[in-house]
Amino acid sequence: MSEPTAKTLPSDAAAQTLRPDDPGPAAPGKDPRIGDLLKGTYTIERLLGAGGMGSVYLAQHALIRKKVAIKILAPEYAHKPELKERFLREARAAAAIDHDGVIEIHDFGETAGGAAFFVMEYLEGEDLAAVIRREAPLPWPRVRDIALQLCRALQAAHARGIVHRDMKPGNCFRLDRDGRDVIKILDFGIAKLQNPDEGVGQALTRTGMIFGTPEYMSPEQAQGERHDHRVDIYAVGVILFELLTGKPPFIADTFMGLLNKHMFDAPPRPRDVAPQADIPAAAEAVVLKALQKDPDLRFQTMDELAVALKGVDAGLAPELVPETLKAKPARGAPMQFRGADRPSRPTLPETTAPAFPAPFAPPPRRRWNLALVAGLAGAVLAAGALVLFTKSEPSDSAERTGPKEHAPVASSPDLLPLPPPAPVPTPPAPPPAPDLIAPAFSTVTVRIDTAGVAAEVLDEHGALLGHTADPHGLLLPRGEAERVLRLRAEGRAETRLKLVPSENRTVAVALEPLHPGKPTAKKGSKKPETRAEPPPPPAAEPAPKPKAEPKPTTSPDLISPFKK
Ligand SMILES: Nc1ncnc2c1ncn2[C@@H]1O[C@H](COP(=O)(O)OP(=O)(O)OP(=O)(O)O)[C@@H](O)[C@H]1O
Repeated sequence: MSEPTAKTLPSDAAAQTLRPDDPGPAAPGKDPRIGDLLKGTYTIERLLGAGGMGSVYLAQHALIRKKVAIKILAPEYAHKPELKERFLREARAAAAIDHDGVIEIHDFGETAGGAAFFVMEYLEGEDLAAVIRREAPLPWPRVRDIALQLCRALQAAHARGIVHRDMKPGNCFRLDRDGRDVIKILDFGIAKLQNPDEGVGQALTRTGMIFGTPEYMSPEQAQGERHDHRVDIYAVGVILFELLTGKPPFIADTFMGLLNKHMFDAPPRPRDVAPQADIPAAAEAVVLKALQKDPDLRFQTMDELAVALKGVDAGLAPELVPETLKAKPARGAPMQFRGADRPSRPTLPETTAPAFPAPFAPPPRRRWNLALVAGLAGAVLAAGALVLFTKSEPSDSAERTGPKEHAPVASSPDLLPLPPPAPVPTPPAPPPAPDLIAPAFSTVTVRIDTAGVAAEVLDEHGALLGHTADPHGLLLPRGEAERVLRLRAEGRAETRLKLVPSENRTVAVALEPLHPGKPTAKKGSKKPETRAEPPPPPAAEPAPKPKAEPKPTTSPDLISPFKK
């Protein structure tokens, strides 16, 4: 089978997702839909762009004059029920997530000609691919804020059993809100819904079918194997890599070449790719952990990734488990991933230098196996795989210098000298259920109203969880056990807040001034009462006098590479 090559792509092709029967670019000339009135309500004004399944138009709500974006299924698909269903699934998936970080869906219907459409919020901005082209490498604080928004939105999707499966910069829209990046995730066209009644879902998840965009495709997805929400974690790792360095970790001239690299090659270190970019060592470790080949060795949830991103500024780096990558195998044989237990961490002398002073050392041999026992082309043939992507790599890829081949490693012994941190429970990742159903990780949003006083929110161990000023609130793993949050603000006594994160809630907490004589609260503002919805109301109490600051630990995987 001859491989499709990048030469077959349009010269300006950004990373695009291909689906079966892609209609290709829209015909030139005036678009006959301009001026149409859909559902007697939406007047189509102009074409915003065309994608794999249809075209997106700017339209105006006739009554309230609000701008909206309408995606209309390409006419050639109108009478293909499976494609129509898939198209509407995109709308349903995004609507089901109902999160600020995900495109909002307002309405849906059919044109007079029978083409399905759905109406979404109109986003005035640009996608992250444009930001990367123009500005990358981006500075770490900006990357962190963008990535945290992606984590929140995807955690909300995963909590509802929805896996995006096509995360890429082109599907992340950036809005500029007073100079701040606000990110919305688009295009749930190949998302997997948890509901098995979604018949198309089954068709979309047969073993051997490959979906997504090669640059951002996890090894297990590239392999056409069953996969779960952790493919989104891998893809966010690729996006982070690109934001930080300006380049994706893997570049190849052919699609198969790209997939091969995702499956068999260790990613280069971001700081080698962009030495000028001042990437924190701990940020590099976060990216590499997200890019581990074995999904069991990645962050297991978007929340876990978010915790690691927040830990970077505190000098915390995640543990990277060495991966021994097998040589590219001969074609034809069956292919599978096999993860193994994490190796126990050796305890090294305390005198070890700070993390990442030297390149990653070769991994200990055969600590675990990543057994990939066949060439992709052979395996794809053997599995009868239907490859549902084909256009992706910009045609300039051949001119770009690919990253150097690196030793197949993903670990630094310098990260290992600390004694194992106290175990802190992280949400367990259920094993992938049959047919790729995402485990329902559950989180709650807690908003803490401190009457305008900006405070940091720390966990019991002193790890930063967020800020009370964050309009999104704090995302905590849902649970019935009481948590203690520490609120810290300048000029205020540290206050402990006890709550059970069993449901979304807003809590009002008065942060007492350190010097009670000096009024710092706004004049006339009443001392807020602790306000919590049942069950058990949280209790706020002044913290005991701070003792020696405990070593921040946020997850068993986060250990400080830096000596304090
Ligand atoms: N809600 C929206 N507001 C503004 N522009 C949008 C909106 N949704 C999509 N677009 C723009 O419309 C164009 C087509 O989007 P669409 O999702 O159909 O395809 P795509 O993501 O470019 O391609 P593919 O889905 O094949 O990867 C893109 O340029 C996208 O940025």
